[in-house]
Amino acid sequence: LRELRSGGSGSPSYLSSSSSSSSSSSSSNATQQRLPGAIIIGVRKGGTRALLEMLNLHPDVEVAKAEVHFFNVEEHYRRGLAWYRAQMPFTLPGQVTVEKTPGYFAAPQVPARVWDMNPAVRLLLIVRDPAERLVSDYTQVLHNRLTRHKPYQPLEELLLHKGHIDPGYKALQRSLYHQHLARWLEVFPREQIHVVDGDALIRDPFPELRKAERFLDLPPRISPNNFYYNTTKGFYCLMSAGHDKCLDESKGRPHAPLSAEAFRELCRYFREPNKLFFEMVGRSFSWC
Ligand SMILES: Nc1ncnc2c1ncn2[C@@H]1O[C@H](COP(=O)(O)OS(=O)(=O)O)[C@@H](OP(=O)(O)O)[C@H]1O
Repeated sequence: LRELRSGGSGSPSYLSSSSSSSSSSSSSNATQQRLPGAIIIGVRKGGTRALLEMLNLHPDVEVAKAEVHFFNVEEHYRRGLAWYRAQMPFTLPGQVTVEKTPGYFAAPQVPARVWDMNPAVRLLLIVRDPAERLVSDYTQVLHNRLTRHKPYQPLEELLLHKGHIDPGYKALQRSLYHQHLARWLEVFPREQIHVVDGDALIRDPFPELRKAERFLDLPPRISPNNFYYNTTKGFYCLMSAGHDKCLDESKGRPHAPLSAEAFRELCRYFREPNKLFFEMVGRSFSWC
């Protein structure tokens, strides 16, 4: 994986020929839509949008603004790679196209499909305290239901069954990172998956971005000056060429309430799964 420069062209090798239009000449300097060289595969509510926007600060990175849901939605997948490519931004040779669809991580059919597209693709996985992630996941669903005037259940009702955590709750399952990662590791070598600490990205984005640049074999171009703390929002916002940009109001919403007792129960529940995840990735996180 460290042999990243292809044929002295200066382009990272994961931007393989399969990632560019088959009909084009590789020496062309024209912009084209190319398949992604890197994908942010999840986790849902982990900070995937923040990571994508922050990577986009790099001059050699172009991102697909919308989530494409190509590998996880059958109707999209059936449309084929030409359709997928057509969803991508235009790039120059050597630029990296990045797509993010957080739903990829937990969808069993996705790893093999991504491999079939490009076995050298770089994968970014941004994780966050799984208990916090679950509450964030619930809060998003709640918000959507409230907006559509649909009925909703309080979180505790969904989470607890007779005073115990209900393992069937979908948002809980999405926080069992070790189970989902195991499926990716059946297909991709560990070095091809870069784990980003989503809690650290919230506290101080720059160090996480520097590590991501390194993983993508990009020259260091993102700097601490690209970030400033917005006290009104309570999050870092982005600064580039004199323009500033904060993530929209769907990011960083106040979380739905959950009793301290239920939260403690949740943390207890995740203790073992978290350990398994830490072993898999070879590092630990200070989660609850
Ligand atoms: N800089 C900055 N600004 C705003 N929000 C930030 C930022 N960095 C990380 N985050 C966290 O991103 C969380 C949303 O994660 P995702 O973008 O992955 O959500 S989604 O799955 O695409 O819906 C979102 O989760 P919630 O706080 O629970 O809303 C944020 O905490």
